[in-house]
Amino acid sequence: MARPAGAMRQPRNYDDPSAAQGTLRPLLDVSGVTLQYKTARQLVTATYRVQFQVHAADRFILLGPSGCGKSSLLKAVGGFLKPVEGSISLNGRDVHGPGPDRMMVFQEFDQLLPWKTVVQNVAYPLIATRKAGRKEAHEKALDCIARVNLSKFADAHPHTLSGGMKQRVAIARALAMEPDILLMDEPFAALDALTRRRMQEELLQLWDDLRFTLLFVTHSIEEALIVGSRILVLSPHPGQVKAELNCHHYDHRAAGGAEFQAMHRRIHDMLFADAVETHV
Ligand SMILES: Nc1ncnc2c1ncn2[C@@H]1O[C@H](COP(=O)(O)OP(=O)(O)OP(=O)(O)O)[C@@H](O)[C@H]1O
Repeated sequence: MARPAGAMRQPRNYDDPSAAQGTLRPLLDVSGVTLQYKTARQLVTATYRVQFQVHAADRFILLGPSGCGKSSLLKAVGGFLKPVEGSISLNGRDVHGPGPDRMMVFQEFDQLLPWKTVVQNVAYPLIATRKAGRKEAHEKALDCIARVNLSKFADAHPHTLSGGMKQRVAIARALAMEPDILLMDEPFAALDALTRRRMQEELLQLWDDLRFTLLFVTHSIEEALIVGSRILVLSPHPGQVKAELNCHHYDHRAAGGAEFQAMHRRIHDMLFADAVETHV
C-alpha cells in the first residue's frame, strides 16, 4: 500500500525547540472554534473557542468528560458541522464540508454496508470517489485487509464478524483511502477490555508502519496516554481547552509505572478541577 500523505515524514521531535514553538506549518489548524446546536427549544454551545494544531504523523487525542464536545469537534473537522466562530483548515485550506482527505471511524459496529463483503466494503469508497478503478481498488483493499490481519475474512459479510473485527474493517477502509488525517470517535469504547487493548496495540503497530496522522476522541485517560502522542484536555460542557500535554513516550508496558500513574493522576485532577489552566 502506498503511504498516506505525510507518511514519509518522521514524527516531530518534541525536544526540538523549533517544533515546540510551532514553527512548522500544522497539517490541521483549529482556531478559536465555537460550535453550537440550535434545537426547537434552545441553543446548545458544545465547544467554546477551542484552539489546537495537529502536525503530520501526530497521534492527537481529544480527551474530556461526556458532553464536552469531543465528537462535535471531530464532526467539525470532518466538515459535518460548521463553526459559529473561528476556523478550521487542513493543509492550509479552509474546511467547508466533508471530503475524502478526512476519513472517519466511529464507535458503532454497524458502520459497514451489510450486503457487501469485507473486501467490497474496503474497496467501495475508492471506487465511489474514483480514486481507483475496480481492479486496483480490490487489490488495495486486500492489502489493507492484510494489514489489519483479516485476510481470511476478505469474503465474509459483516454480520459474521465480531465487534473488534468490524472495527478492523472500518480502519482498513479508512486507511485504504490514504486520507490526510484519520478521524476516530471512541472507536474501541464498545469493545471488551482485552479486545480494546489488542486494538490499541494494532493501531499503534499500523501507525509504526504507515505514520498516518490521527485525531482520536476518547474519555479514557489510559487510552489517551497509550494511543496518543499529544493530548488536548477539554473542560466539561461547553468544552474549552484546559491543557495540551505531550505523551508520545507511553505504551502498555509503561502503564503500570510510576511516571504513567503520575501523569494519569495529573490529567484526572485536571479533568475534575474547576479552573481552566494555561497550556503546559
Ligand atoms: N445533534 C445535536 N443537537 C443538539 N445538541 C447536541 C447535538 N449533538 C450534541 N449535542 C450537545 O452538544 C454537547 C456536546 O456533545 P458531544 O457529543 O460533542 O460531546 P462528547 O464530548 O463527544 O460526549 P460523549 O463523550 O458523551 O460522546 C452536549 O451537550 C450534547 O448534548
